[in-house]
Amino acid sequence: MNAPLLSVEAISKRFGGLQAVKDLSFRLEEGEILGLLGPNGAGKTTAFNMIAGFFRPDEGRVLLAGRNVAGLKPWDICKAGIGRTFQLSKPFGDLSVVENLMVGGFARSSDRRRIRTLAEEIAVFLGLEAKAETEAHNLTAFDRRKLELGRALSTEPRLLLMDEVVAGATPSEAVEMVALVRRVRERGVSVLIVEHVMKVIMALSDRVLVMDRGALIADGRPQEVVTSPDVLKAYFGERYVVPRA
Ligand SMILES: Nc1ncnc2c1ncn2[C@@H]1O[C@H](COP(=O)(O)OP(=O)(O)OP(=O)(O)O)[C@@H](O)[C@H]1O
Repeated sequence: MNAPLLSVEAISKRFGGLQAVKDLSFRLEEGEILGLLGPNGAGKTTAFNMIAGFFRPDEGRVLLAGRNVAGLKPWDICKAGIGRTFQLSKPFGDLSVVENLMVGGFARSSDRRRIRTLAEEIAVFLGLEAKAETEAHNLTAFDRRKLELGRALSTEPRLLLMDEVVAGATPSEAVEMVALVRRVRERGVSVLIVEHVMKVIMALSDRVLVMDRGALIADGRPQEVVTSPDVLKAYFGERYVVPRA
């Protein structure tokens, strides 16, 4: 049997006296969209940062298609095939949309023509072709968010880690972003997505993980997970009574 695309094996991270992530294990199969939920401070971003190489796990392994990438630098993890978006999109303001989309291409190639062709294709994919030559600082907040996604795609990842892609978006923008993430998967890129907006997670995810206080408390189909008593307790506290169906 093939190794899963991503296998996270018992990773932990401590900041001083605080155990931010404890013994976290899960798998993500090729082609999957996996949602990661959890209340504030649950350890989601820390887990992301360990997978993407921004933090070295204190313990555990992160296997990408069977290869341990834990502890590699972010640049090398990107080259291995894991891309990420950030909550705050920070494009190069003075560069055009296409130029921003070219930057990541140099992770894979030094062929400027090839990189430009890919950047132009991604601009079309994002629906930003009419703004291809617009400087990024002149984009709307939502277009900047799409550009952030495109910049991650320009590194040609096998797996994309996405952090709160609809934060600050209007309802119609959120619908557009959900459609865009589905099309990311159609490009052959698997997705791990942290998102607070439940509707987005429910619409997108094949499977949902829930973290609370650094640990995984649920892993299953979206509908099962959001009605699980452990998950409801983590979000609403001990006194929450699960409503009858
Ligand atoms: N660099 C750091 N130094 C010290 N403590 C940190 C650091 N990063 C995160 N923490 C702490 O680790 C815990 C987990 O934080 P993390 O940001 O991973 O949670 P989260 O689930 O992403 O939360 P949110 O939904 O609010 O973004 C929190 O208590 C946080 O204060």
